[in-house]
Amino acid sequence: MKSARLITAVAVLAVLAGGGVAAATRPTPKPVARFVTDDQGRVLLLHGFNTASSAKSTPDGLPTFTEADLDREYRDMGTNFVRFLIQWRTLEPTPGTYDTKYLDKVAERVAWYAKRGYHVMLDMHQDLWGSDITPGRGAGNGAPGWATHLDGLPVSTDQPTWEMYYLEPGVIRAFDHFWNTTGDHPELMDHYAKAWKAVAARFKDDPAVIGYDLMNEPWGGSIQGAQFETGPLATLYRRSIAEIRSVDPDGWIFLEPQAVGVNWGLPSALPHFDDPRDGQPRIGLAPHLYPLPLDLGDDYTAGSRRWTDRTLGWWRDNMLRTAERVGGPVVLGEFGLDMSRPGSPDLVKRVLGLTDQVNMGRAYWSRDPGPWGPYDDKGKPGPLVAAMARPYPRAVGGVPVSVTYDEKSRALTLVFDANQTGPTEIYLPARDFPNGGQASIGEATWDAGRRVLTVKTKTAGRLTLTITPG
Ligand SMILES: CN(C)c1ccc(C(=O)NC[C@H]2N[C@H](CO)[C@@H](O)[C@@H]2O)cc1
Repeated sequence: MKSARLITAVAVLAVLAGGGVAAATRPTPKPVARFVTDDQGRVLLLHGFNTASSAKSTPDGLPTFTEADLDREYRDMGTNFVRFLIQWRTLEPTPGTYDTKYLDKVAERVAWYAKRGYHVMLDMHQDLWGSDITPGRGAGNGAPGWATHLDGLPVSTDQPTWEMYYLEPGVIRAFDHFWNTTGDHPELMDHYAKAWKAVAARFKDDPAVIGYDLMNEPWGGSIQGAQFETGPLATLYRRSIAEIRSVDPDGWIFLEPQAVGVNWGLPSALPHFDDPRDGQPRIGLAPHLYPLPLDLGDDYTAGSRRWTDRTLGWWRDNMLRTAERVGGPVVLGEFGLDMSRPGSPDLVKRVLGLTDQVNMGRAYWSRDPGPWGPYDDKGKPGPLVAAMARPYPRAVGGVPVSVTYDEKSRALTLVFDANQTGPTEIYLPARDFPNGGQASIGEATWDAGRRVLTVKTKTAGRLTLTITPG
């Protein structure tokens, strides 16, 4: 019965998304054409985690995550990227004042990543507006109390699932005030944009911080869909871009489409945003991916697997189309599921292969211990560790065209347009590459400590580099 309901729901989604006829008749979008680059100009391909949901529950708004945890993460999975959660309520405890001690503590953790060659995207995280009004998402999450106006409308405490709190009258009113839909609190979006200015002023010269993810999973309250994304959400993004650029001319600014519908594969109406910086724009897209069949509680098996795969194709094509409009790279900010369920490791590998193919960065949700994470609450590794311990190019001396990993032959193939910006670095996990790797072209050196194969190529132009076990 559940599967029948599920398939009906996804069939409806197919009609809504045009996933049937429309997608088949629309031109296939081009892969990502713009990239985050390092100080040599090499393209960075980002592979990592969200760290961490626990930041929503701690008094100091920081994840319960240690430097030793990061060492283990690298040792086990070779990641190079983190979507690091920060909280508006902790950053701006009273209107216009910023907690510099909090920023110091964030900077301390960013330094852990910097020391290990990681790249950091700071995520201003909210779920359900803020922990002053919604239970179960931790005490330190989202908007500050002074920015929360319910007008006496209720927020129940007994919703059966956490996402249903988004429909509570008080939560919708809080968002409606923030988006100035009510017209009563035009100051709130400006506070948020200036909070970003404070963050950017602090991290603009930090080489590990590649940029800023402006708002986690935006919810329009009474305004939804294209009206929301082209209306108040675009207004917030434009104001935040202006404030960030007033102090940081170079940090990447990542924009999320609305979560509802788009997380599942529906199109986004997010418009283009001008970047006032000198030189090429640095505005990217940071969508999330949670396929509807799995969101509805089914496993990545049988019929739900086939439907999920279809929705993954819609999501890919719709996000590439949106990225063409936004004009920048795509970093998949979140994907994840209960790894104890049948089929889950296959879904993770499917998403990793999809993002490889179209040059998207990705951050798994999340690094927290537990059934969704890489380790359980006693630190025992689960199936996610093997799935995330995947060979990938960390940095490319050219413009990537595609990355493909064949698990059977253990061959990683990178097609790229070499441009002499520097050598290409490939992470090789111990399981499939116990003795490192060999390169089909160029001159390769193996760093056994970091498990990185560095390949120097002398020619420019389209190259195919295949790495196989040494
Ligand atoms: C109704 N709305 C607005 C809604 C519903 C469901 C999600 C969601 O599942 N999100 C997926 C994951 N992302 C957050 C953290 O960003 C996690 O708590 C969710 O599991 C988001 C929004």
